[in-house]
This record gives sequence, C-alpha cells and structure tokens, in this order.
Amino acid sequence: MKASGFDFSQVVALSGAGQQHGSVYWKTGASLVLSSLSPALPLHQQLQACFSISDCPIWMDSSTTAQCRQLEAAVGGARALSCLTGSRAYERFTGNQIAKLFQQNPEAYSHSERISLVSSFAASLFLGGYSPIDYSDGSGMNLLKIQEKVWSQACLGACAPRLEEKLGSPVPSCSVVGAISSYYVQRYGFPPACKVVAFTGDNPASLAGMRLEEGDIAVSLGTSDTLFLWLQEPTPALEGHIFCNPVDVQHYMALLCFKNGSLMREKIRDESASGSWNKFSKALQSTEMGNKGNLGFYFDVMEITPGIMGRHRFNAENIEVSAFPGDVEIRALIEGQFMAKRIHAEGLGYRVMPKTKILATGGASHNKDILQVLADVFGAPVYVIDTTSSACVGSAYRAFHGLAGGTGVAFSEVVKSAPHPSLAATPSPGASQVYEALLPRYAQLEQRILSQAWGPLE
Ligand SMILES: Nc1ncnc2c1ncn2[C@@H]1O[C@H](COP(=O)(O)OP(=O)(O)O)[C@@H](O)[C@H]1O
Ligand SMILES: O=C(CO)[C@@H](O)[C@H](O)COP(=O)(O)O
Repeated sequence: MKASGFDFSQVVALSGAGQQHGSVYWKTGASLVLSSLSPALPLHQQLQACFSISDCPIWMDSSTTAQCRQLEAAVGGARALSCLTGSRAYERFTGNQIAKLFQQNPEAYSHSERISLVSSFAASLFLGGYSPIDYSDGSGMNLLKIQEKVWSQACLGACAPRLEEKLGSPVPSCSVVGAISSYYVQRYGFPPACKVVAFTGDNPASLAGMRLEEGDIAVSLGTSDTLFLWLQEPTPALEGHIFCNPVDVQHYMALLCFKNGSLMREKIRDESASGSWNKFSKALQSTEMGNKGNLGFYFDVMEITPGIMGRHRFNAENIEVSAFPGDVEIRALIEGQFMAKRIHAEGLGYRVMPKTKILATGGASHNKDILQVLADVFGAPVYVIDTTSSACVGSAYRAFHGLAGGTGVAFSEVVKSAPHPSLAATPSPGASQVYEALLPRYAQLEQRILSQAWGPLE
C-alpha cells in the first residue's frame, strides 16, 4: 500500500480479520520486543525470536480428538459444552489445540507469556502490545461462555494450567483496543491518534461486511464453505456453532463449516472439466436440475458437517455406483454441496422465508452457474456484494462502528449508506418441486453413509 502511494495519514481507525481458530504463541519477553520495534526494519526481522513454536496450528488441523473428548468429559458431555460455549468440542477449536500443545510440548507452553488468535495477533502488531481477544472470535475456542462473555473456568482448567493469564480478558468486538503504535506512525505515516478496533474472525467480519439481516443467510464459498445466520437467541446444538455476534453484543451468529469446499470443486474441475471453470460452468448449464436423480457426496478430506469421508455416488434408485459421466459428476457435486447446506441449516432451526436473501461471497461466488444452483436448491434469490473480500470490507465497517461509539450505536445505522448487494440469481421455475423431492433423499443417504461409517446414530 505504501508503494502504491496510499495516504495513511487519512486513516482515523482500522480493524481487521484473521481465519478463525488458529493460535500464535508469544515467547516470554516478546511483549518488550513488540513495544520497542525499530521503524527502520520490517516486522519479520525483529519478531523472529518472539514465538515459542514456529508452526502454529490453524483451523484445518483435526489432530486433537483426544483433547476434545477430555474437554467434553470435564464439563459433563458434548451438549453441556455446547450450551456453555456455543459448540461441542471441535478439533480445530483453539482450547483443544492449546491442550494438545500443553500435553505434547509442555516446555513451549510454559515459555509462552501470551496466546493470541490469528485476529488478535494481527491487532497486536498494529498496537505494539498484546490485543485482547474479541467475543466473536473468542467463541471459536470452546473456552468462552457465550452468554456471560467470560472465560469458563471449567474449560480453561480442562485445557491447560494458568491459561487465563496467557489469554487476557475478552472484549466486545467493537471495542477500541488502543491507538496505533509509533512503529506504524513512523514507518508508514499513520496519524498517532489512529484507533485500533478489536480484530475478529474472518467469518464474523464477513457477516459485518455483508450487513446480514434477520432471515438472511450468508454463504461463503472460500477454501472452506461456511454458512452463517443472524440469531437473536442462541440455540446451541451438537452440530454447528453459535458465536457472539460481531456487530451487536446482545445477539449471536450461527455458523456451519464445510471443509470440502473450493478445493473439492477444484479437484472435480480438474478431473471432469480439464481444469477449466468455463467447462465446469458449461456442464452445469447442460445438465438439468435434479441431475436425473443422481446424487453425490464428495469428501476427499474428513468433512466437519457431517463427519463423512470419501466419495459416494447414488443413482436414481439409491444404488451406490462407482462413477458418473463428467457432466453428471459436476452437477452432483454442486447440488450435493448446497443440499447439505440447506439440510444442516434447517437442523439448526433455520427456515427459508419469503423475504430471505442469500448473500454469497468468497472465490466461487464469481461463478454465476454455481450461484444458480444455490438459488434453485434454497428456492431464494442470491445476491453478491461488489467485492468478494467481504471480511475486509466488514473490517472497515467495524472500524467505523468502533470509532462511532461501538456498543452504544446500531451497526446498521453506521453502515446505512454503504452500497446494496446486487442480484445474481433467482430460482428457476420448477426448482422447488425438484428439490423438495431430492432434499429428503439426500438427507436419508447421508444418514445411511454416516451409520455405515460410525455405526447406528444417536
Ligand atoms: N470462477 C470460479 N468458479 C468457481 N470457483 C472459483 C472461481 N474462481 C475462484 N474460485 C475458487 O475460489 C477459491 C478461493 O476463494 P477465497 O474466498 O479467495 O478463499 P479463502 O478461503 O482463502 O479466502 C479458490 O480455491 C477457487 O477454487
Ligand atoms: O474454521 C472455520 C470456521 O469455523 C473456517 O471458516 C476458517 O475461519 C477459515 O476460513 P477460510 O480460510 O476457509 O475462509
């Protein structure tokens, strides 16, 4: 930005977002380095010795099943943990990652004076000191009591000793956490009064960027596919997550994460459309809604929602088949991905309403033919905002909100003059009849695969 001539002296506030659940381990003494950085040198040269471990766990890590079971057992089971923290124990959630680090590398853990999320880590760089974790990203740790908005002592105790002091106290997501550090003032020309508003997770920031309203559903088609909803009241369940809302401290957001998103679509594009999104789109155009009854499940990595692995294809008679022709494969993938989203959102109590808008974002929201299938499966119009970087735009809106007063001011008021989303796809005639028949079949086949993999379900 500096090289392209951006005028940092005009920036009155900033905020940001980081992928959820990742954790950064600051070594004892790091805060001193952070607060006395030389503006003559880049960050990486000065911070190299500041971390207790060099490879940080990120959200795709699923190696903490043992720690998940320990945490659930410590608080009275999966449902009890979900009621407390908004989610049953998930491998990628930070509390379980911290517990694993403590168990497998106690030295690195004890040498860590502070543990940040990716979001609060980035905010710390701008502050020149440790930034608190915000309520919304803090909800992705299996440690925060989402109603009281304080760390759960039971969860902290089950994960690792002296954890509270390493995390610091969580704050409302729209809090001003301090002024920008002199490093950024001197090196880049920010004004010294520029405020840093707490950073949050990428999905909460996207909710802000898309200006989600009640009844709407946001679908982020990034590396992972995520789906989020605005909730007045938390309804924690054994599937999906409830987070504190990033723009309204009284409310909540629900999130469902599907790991086999764009990377899975890319694989099928490479195998069945010679690596071309254009050919991939043509396959969607040339096949009909409902795919003549052919259904597919494509999970090359262990899926989060639901816990299935592998590829499973079924013909119209529900008989498992080993392959589909290329075009059928592509439609089965996209229809299957969106039917799973609708079925699992409805499992959290979500219902498509006449006023429902689907707001699409992320890399694959560039693809109109994919969005058409989304509109058809949900029976609702799909809108896109004029940027796929909704988390970045949301961070700018959140900075503006924090500057305007944060918790005392309605977010919708602050962003009311922002551009409206534009219509990208409307349901095709006859779509609801097709998918009303197909959705229950998809759900039954999903249950069949799940029980084959895990035995009879609860
Ligand atoms: N025309 C397209 N059709 C479908 N998918 C696309 C298209 N263009 C980009 N993508 C997908 O978008 C993904 C990146 O999305 P993005 O939202 O930037 O990811 P991230 O989760 O890293 O933020 C790529 O993996 C790619 O598969
Ligand atoms: O784990 C989750 C949400 O719970 C992921 O959505 C991460 O937040 C990473 O997002 P992308 O990089 O895939 O956008």
